[in-house]
Formats: sequence, structure tokens, C-alpha cells
Amino acid sequence: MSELLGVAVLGAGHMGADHIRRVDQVVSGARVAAVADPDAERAKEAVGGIGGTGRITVHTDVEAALDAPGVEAVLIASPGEAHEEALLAAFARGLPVLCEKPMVPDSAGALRVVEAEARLGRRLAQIGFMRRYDAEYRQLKSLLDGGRLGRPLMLHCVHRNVSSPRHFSSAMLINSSVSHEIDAARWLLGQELSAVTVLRPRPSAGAPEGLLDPQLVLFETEGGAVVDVEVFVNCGFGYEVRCEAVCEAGSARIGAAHTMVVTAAGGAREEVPQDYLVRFADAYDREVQSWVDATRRGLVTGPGTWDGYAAAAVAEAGVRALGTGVRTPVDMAPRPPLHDRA
Ligand SMILES: NC(=O)C1=CN([C@@H]2O[C@H](COP(=O)(O)OP(=O)(O)OC[C@H]3O[C@@H](n4cnc5c(N)ncnc54)[C@H](O)[C@@H]3O)[C@@H](O)[C@H]2O)C=CC1
Ligand SMILES: O=C1[C@@H](O)[C@H](O)[C@@H](O)[C@H](O)[C@H]1O
Repeated sequence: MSELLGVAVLGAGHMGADHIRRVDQVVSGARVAAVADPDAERAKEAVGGIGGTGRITVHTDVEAALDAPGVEAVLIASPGEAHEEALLAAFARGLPVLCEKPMVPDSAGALRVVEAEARLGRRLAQIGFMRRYDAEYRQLKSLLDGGRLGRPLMLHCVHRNVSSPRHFSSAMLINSSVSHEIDAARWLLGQELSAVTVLRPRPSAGAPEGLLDPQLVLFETEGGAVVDVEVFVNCGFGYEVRCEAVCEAGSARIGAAHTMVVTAAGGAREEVPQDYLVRFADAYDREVQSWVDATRRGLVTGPGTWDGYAAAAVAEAGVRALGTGVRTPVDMAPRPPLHDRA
């Protein structure tokens, strides 16, 4: 392995451009070696934006980027539908991967990825569930693990975006946005989610025509806990992510405040972050640094393909429940020996 891990970044959109900057300029021990995006102008713009023209090769073809000189690892930030092909191409070359969520949006495709990795006999991919790297989520996790509050009974979660991208569908509120709460709940509680019910309030006037926004998604866990998630992706007022754990002997809440409070002219004003790139900036930095450090040691230490599969299977049940209005059990394949408990 080189002194700086050579990373190919696939997808140079909103997240990809931010990861290109992060890999090259924020984390230590890595550099961007290649970028692929079918939109060549987008890729060039992202590379130019970090002064990488000339030293970073730009490709419109994913396989060409994976085979480019100096590529030792892959960061996938293309749309979810492109992830399966990219993951399998990386596995075929033995390249370690950090893949943005959702790992693969449908559970059958996600399971193919789990099985392909199992055939290699070693973990090769980390999935981009960055909340596991957020300071507040980590604090909540260690409090729950410590047992001081007793057994967790419920999680109350809020996930609000100012607005959703144009292509966003009602299903994506669950399989893109709530995929974060699905992973966070599995991780915080150490349990699989076993059933989903979705309530659909009358859509907000601020939501695009036909989009079922907001939704209230209710999960049951295998251990008898309940997790509710209000997801509202066109709330118009701020990026708000909150979680309250209610336990037998106390409760703990995260996500209340993230910016300065300015007191002036007889009042106090708190800024509300407008998107995830601001709210979770530190978490993304820690996530990518941790991936680079583990990769350089030949390890995968973060959420893996099983977590990506579990999120897809739960989200799929959620999308069915959204359509039918009926409580829907989650159908999960058996957990392969390569993956320990979440
Ligand atoms: N962890 C998080 O908080 C977030 C994760 N994401 C995830 O990041 C991924 C990308 O999302 P955005 O950057 O918001 O989308 P985007 O639409 O801004 O960018 C996607 C880019 O990928 C390119 N692309 C399309 N097909 C490709 C292919 N086969 N190979 C390589 N590039 C391809 C597009 O031309 C575009 O430039 C998605 O999986 C999304 O769910 C997005 C936002 C936040
Ligand atoms: O992953 C993300 C987006 O894809 C999703 O669309 C947003 O709702 C989330 O807040 C963001 O973290």
C-alpha cells in the first residue's frame, strides 16, 4: 500500500464532491486518485474545485476509474441504483469500499452483495451510515450500552429536511431518508427490526404534488421495543434530526441544538442547520477517517454489508406498509457467519 491510500470516488454530485474534498484535504492517510461520473463536467468541476486537475484522473466509465493508476480503494457516491454494480466490480478487483447509503435500495440486490462478499471470505465494504460516527449518537449508544437507564423501551425520532430533490418519491422517504433511523435503531438497541407500520397524514401543502410527505413510520423490534420516526422531507424550515430513548429508569435525548445561540436586541436566536452536510460534517469526517485508517490496516471496522442488507429489507417492508396501510413483518435472510451481531 502506498503512503497515501489512493481512492477512486464514483459519483461527483452533492455527496461525491464533498467526499472528494474530504478524502483529499480533510482526512489523513489518503488521496483521491480517480473520479468517475457519467457527467464528465461534474467530475471535472469537483476535481478542479480541490486543485486536483492533472494529478487526479477523470473518467465517465466506472471500471476505467477502478483500473486507473494508483487506485487502492473505492468510495461510492453514485445514486443507490448504481451501487450494486459498483460494489461487485470493486469486489472483483479485491478493492476495499466505502459505499454511501442505501447500500443497494432493493433487498434482493443487497443480499447479492452480502453473498458476493461472503464468497471472498473477508469483509471488504463499509456502508455510509454516518450517524454511528456522530458525537451525540455515540454518547447515546454508550449510555444505553452502559445500562444506567435500564432497558430501552422506545425511541422517538424526528428526521426533517428543508426540501427533497426533484426525483424523490414517497418510497424514498423510507428507503433513503429513514434508512438512517433504521440503521441507528438497530445499532443503538442491538436488535433487528421485525415489523413496520406507516401512517400517512394529509400531505403538507409544501410537498411536491403526489409526494406522501410527511409520514410516521413505526417499527417493532425483535426484543419488544418500539421506534417511531416522523419523516418530513419538505418541511421548509431546517434540517432537524432528533432521537429520544425512553428506558425503564430514565430517558436521554439528542439532536436538540447544534449551533451558536446569539442573544441580541432583547432576544435569543439559534441558527438551525439547513442540511446534512452541515449537521453531520464532523460525522462524515470521522467516518471517512476511520474507513481510511481501517483500510490501511486491512480491516473493516464500520457498518458492513449485512447492515446495508438489513436496512434494505426493513425499508422494503416499510414501503409495502406505506402502500397497504397494514402492519408488515420484515422478511430477513439468515445472517451469514462473516457478520457478527450489529
Ligand atoms: N450519508 C448521507 O447523509 C447522504 C448520503 N447520500 C447518498 O449519496 C449518494 C449520492 O447522492 P447525491 O450526491 O445526493 O446525488 P447527486 O444526484 O447529487 O449525485 C450523484 C452523481 O452520481 C453520478 N452518477 C450517476 N450514475 C453513476 C454511475 N453509474 N457511476 C458513477 N456516477 C454516477 C451523477 O451523474 C451525479 O453526478 C446516494 O446513494 C445518496 O443516498 C446523499 C445525501 C446524504
Ligand atoms: O442521506 C440523506 C439523503 O439521501 C436523504 O434524502 C435525506 O433525507 C437525509 O437527511 C440525508 O442524510
